[in-house]
Amino acid sequence: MSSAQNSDSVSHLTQREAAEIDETLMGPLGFSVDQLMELAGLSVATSIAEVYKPSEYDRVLAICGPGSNGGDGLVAARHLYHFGYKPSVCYPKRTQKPLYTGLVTQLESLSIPFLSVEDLPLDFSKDFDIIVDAMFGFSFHGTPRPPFDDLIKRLLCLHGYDQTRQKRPVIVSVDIPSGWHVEEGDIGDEGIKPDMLVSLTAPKLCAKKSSGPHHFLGGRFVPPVIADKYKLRLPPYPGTSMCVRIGKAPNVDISALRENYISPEFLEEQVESDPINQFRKWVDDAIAAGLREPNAMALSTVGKDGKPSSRMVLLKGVDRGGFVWCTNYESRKACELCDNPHASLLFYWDGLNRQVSIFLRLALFHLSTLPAGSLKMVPLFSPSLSKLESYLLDVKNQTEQFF
Ligand SMILES: NC(=O)C1=CN([C@@H]2O[C@H](COP(=O)(O)OP(=O)(O)OC[C@H]3O[C@@H](n4cnc5c(N)ncnc54)[C@H](O)[C@@H]3O)[C@@H](O)[C@H]2O)[C@@H](O)CC1
Ligand SMILES: [K+]
Repeated sequence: MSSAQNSDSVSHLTQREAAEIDETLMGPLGFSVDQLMELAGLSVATSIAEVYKPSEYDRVLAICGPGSNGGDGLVAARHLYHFGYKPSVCYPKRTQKPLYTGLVTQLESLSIPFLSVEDLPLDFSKDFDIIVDAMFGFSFHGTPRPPFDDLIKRLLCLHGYDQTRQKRPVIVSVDIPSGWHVEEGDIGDEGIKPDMLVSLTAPKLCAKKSSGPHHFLGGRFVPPVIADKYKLRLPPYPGTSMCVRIGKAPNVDISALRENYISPEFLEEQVESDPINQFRKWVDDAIAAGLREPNAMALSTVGKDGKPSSRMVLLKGVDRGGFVWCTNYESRKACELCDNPHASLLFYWDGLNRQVSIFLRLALFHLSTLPAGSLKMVPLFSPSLSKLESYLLDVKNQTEQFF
């Protein structure tokens, strides 16, 4: 996902403008509230998935308020479920309109737990990885009334963990950090400090005061007529994405980057006796899993000077005789292989948590049988290698004519 422009160069709406746009969309422009809420909630879920992977942050609590902001939270919870998260929902002031009762039924049909305020732990830190704050959006006024005042206080307590360096759930606020003034922001600096703010349609003025590491825009439905009327400067959404980052991604401590790999057990007795068969099986798995370019491999060669170099190339074929790939015979890799026929291949299939490393020698004796521009490499475990060794000695002086 690409990063968007600086947050200062993006338009911010007043409370009145936000309400006006809402009315125009759902009046003369023919949208229904269900439609907009579905797209808004999907944007929230995809923004979360951009930053917080379910492998590490799967326990989500969506706290939903009585209005459309709460509806966005209910929709987001459903999408997060389908993305592989385990959401729970706290929806203490339910709205008895078919749109909202329908959203509740959809979540119940997925066995998503609904927790009352009394059921919730006083300290959210042990039970949840992500709190979706969908209590209030741009129609919020005054100070929060019960039970939301207490829920906001529990979110505030989480900031205490920042000093202790204990892990705490991240807070994702939908459109407005709940309790903040829609235009003035966090008056008195006493409100919640979301780690991620997902602005919908366009950021509201309070978003200028949000200093969390992640600010996203969602609600990819603003027609040009609205953008022109309000002179909106909004970042373009990349590709088919439902969200776009506003401002820069935070600097990340590289040493702290670590995925928890969870894979099915792989026992020795499950390994094919023929390594080529095993390799082909894993290629088939990578293709079936829909991974991008499952035939991409890092090819490492070492030149005359003893210095290694690596690059990604595409595997064009594999059989008992070896691995085939294409190259310009005058390329650096081809020249290095001419000087030193040893190489290694590395396949990495992210998503399956698998990698295969193969050590090979260039098989010049296959050149005449291959399509122009191809090279074949024989794995070092291959029985044909001894034949190759003697052949290589024979052709030692002929290599110039091949490259
Ligand atoms: N184009 C748009 O404008 C869109 C707006 N959407 C969402 O709709 C939101 C606005 O929704 P609504 O206008 O329904 O309003 P909100 O969801 O912002 O909240 C209004 C509800 O909160 C209550 N409330 C207000 N102040 C309170 C206080 N101090 N204490 C306790 N309760 C209080 C009100 O009685 C009302 O029930 C946006 O922020 C956004 O999340 C999206 O669903 C879709 C697109
Ligand atoms: K909110």
